[in-house]
Amino acid sequence: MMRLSQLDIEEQLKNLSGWSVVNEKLHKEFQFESFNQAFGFMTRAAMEIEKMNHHPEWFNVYNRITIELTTHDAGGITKNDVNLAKILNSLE
Ligand SMILES: C[C@H](O)[C@H](O)[C@H]1CNC2=NC(N)=NC(=O)C2=N1
Repeated sequence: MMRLSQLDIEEQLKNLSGWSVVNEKLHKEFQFESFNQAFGFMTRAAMEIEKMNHHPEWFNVYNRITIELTTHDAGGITKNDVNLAKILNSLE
C-alpha cells in the first residue's frame, strides 16, 4: 500500500471531521459521556478494525480516547488510515 502525498492527505482531511495530522499520523481526540460510552465505542470499533485488519494506536482515559492512525507496513499515512478514520467517525 502506497503512502498518500501531503496534497492527498490535505484533501482527505476535508471529509474527516475532527482529524488532523500530528507527527505524520492521523490524529483525533474523542470525548464521550462516560467511560462506558467510550469503552463501548472501542468495542464497536474493534469489530471493524479486525475486519479491516488495520489497527489504531489508541489511548483511553475515562471518557476520552486519543486515536492515531498510520500504516506501519508503509511507514506513513495510506488509504487504509483514511478509511479507518471514516469508519471510526461513523461509530462516534
Ligand atoms: C500481517 C498484517 O496484515 C499486518 O501486520 C497488518 C496488521 N495491522 C496493521 N495496522 C496498521 N495500522 N498498519 C499496518 O501496517 C498493519 N498491518
